[in-house]
Amino acid sequence: MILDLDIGNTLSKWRLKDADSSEIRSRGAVWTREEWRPGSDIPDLDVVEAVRISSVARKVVLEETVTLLRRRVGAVHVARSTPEALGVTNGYEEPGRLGVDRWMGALAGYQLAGGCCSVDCGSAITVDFVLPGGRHLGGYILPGLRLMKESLKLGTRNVAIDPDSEAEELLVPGTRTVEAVNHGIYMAAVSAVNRIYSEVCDREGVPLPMLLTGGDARVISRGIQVPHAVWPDMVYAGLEACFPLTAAERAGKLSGAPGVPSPVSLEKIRAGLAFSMLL
Ligand SMILES: Nc1ncnc2c1ncn2[C@@H]1O[C@H](COP(=O)(O)OP(=O)(O)O)[C@@H](O)[C@H]1O
Ligand SMILES: CC(C)(COP(=O)(O)O)[C@@H](O)C(=O)NCCC(=O)O
Ligand SMILES: [K+]
Repeated sequence: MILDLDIGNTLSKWRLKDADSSEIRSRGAVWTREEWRPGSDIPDLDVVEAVRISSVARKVVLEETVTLLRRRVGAVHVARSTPEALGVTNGYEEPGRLGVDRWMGALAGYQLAGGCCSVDCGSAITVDFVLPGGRHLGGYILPGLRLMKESLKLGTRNVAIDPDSEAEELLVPGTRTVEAVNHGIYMAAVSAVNRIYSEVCDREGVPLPMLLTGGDARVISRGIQVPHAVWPDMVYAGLEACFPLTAAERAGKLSGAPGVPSPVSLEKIRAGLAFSMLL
């Protein structure tokens, strides 16, 4: 079995993948922490022959995790942001400083779709762009839904947006504090992603397929106006592409990959931007 870990600032996600069949056997998530309990937080390590890790948590979390795993598992692969990988050139002035989850998402998106806009809706919402040809432009970082809500300190933190809410319900004026806050932060997040996408496609002169991942991807997706796909395993797919271990991975098959959304025309994107400026 292969153990894949995607350690975010809030949640540490894991999944177990069968090295022979490439099937996902189980998955889970725990709050990000320094100490793991194999057999309860993560699967029993006796069945694990290799581990792949993407981590953006504090340094000590990764260090402790790697120390534990190296004692028990033969191969431990830790992803890093590099100046270039798999045909993509990292747009950061200091490539190593780009969050490795963003780098994994951008690499996976490029493998799947060629040029792309990859959006990760977690503790932070990040929006990254890779042009056809592989130039990563850099991107945008804004607080995620939960962080935005907590920053208001209005006592609404424990009332989360229902992930099944429809965008129409979330975009109307709230008539209670919880609702006003939830609708406000939702509007902030989806307007930002919609606008960022249009501005960058306009600037670069190319409509790009958009891919969404992260804990809030499903709910954010409902407020996104352009064609896009939700890809829950996008960060894991970056790990698969960087460290292919199974026959399917070596053949370039990324697990859980959605169909590539066809972007609308550049003319439409530009017309939408022009319209929003007139208002
Ligand atoms: N069951 C859940 N538990 C915690 N957070 C959740 C849950 N469902 C959705 N979320 C949202 O997902 C975010 C965490 O998403 P995730 O992509 O795992 O973030 P990160 O990678 O930063 O840890 C939370 O900030 C919250 O807004
Ligand atoms: C921006 C992030 C905090 C997002 O992390 P997440 O929401 O997935 O926990 C992470 O990618 C990170 O720590 N990045 C380093 C800074 C940068 O990318 O510029
Ligand atoms: K994120």
